Amino acid sequence: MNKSISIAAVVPAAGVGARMGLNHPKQYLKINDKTILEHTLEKLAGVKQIDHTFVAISKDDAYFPELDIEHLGLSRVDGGKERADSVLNALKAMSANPPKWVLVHDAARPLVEPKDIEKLIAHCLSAGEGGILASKVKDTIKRGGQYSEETVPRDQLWQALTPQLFIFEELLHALDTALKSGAIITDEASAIELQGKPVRLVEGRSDNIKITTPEDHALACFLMSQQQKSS
Ligand SMILES: Nc1ccn([C@@H]2O[C@H](COP(=O)(O)OP(=O)(O)OP(=O)(O)O)[C@@H](O)[C@H]2O)c(=O)n1
Ligand SMILES: C[C@](O)(CO)[C@H](O)COP(=O)(O)O
Repeated sequence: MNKSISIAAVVPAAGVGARMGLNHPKQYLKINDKTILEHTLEKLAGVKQIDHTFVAISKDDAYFPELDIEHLGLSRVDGGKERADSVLNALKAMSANPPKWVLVHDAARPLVEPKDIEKLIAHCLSAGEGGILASKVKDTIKRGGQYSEETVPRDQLWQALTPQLFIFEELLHALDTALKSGAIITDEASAIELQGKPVRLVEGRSDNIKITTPEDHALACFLMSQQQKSS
């Protein structure tokens, strides 16, 4: 792939899905007619501003070759030990022909609305700053273990979602630096924040859920049916 790229997408899809409690990775669970991963890749393919997609897949993943995604023209890269390692591997794989921007979206978030992705892209590219989709916390938040230690003021609290969109060179440097320092990085924004760079919070739909536990899968099946009815 040698054409210059403005926006590349990275889909970390190399997890084992331990919290789902299955004998196969959760990204291969079906929602209606397709796997979670196929749904997610199709959603990104529907966003015309994305020039190419790299999907990080575990080296011993025997499921990925079975997917019906040839038509999407993706590039497969090896996943890593943690999500951040998978993302960094994908960034390194594209460094020979680097994009200006990189958009990272969890395979486990198939319900994302393309309109929200387009909203994030429009903001970041016009403002020249990185950003993430996020949803405002709606519940009362407690800090504690077995007992509540504190009710945390929630007016400034957001749930980070994906996609997360950053300038390629900045994210490559931030992730590489953070991981070499041993920092715990659970999203791209936290690596960027460690560099003291801004992360714009762009409000997105709260039904852009990450399918993590069995009840999330049941909810996702319902939400996907609703999406398909209205599309
Ligand atoms: N080493 C890893 C770990 C996770 N992921 C991906 O990162 C996304 C979000 O991670 P998470 O929901 O935690 O998925 P898992 O790590 O598979 O789940 P668990 O923590 O329950 O094992 C998922 O699409 C997952 O496939 C990845 O690409 N590489
Ligand atoms: C990136 C993310 O989805 C933002 O909320 C989240 O941090 C992923 O966490 P996980 O533990 O890897 O699922």
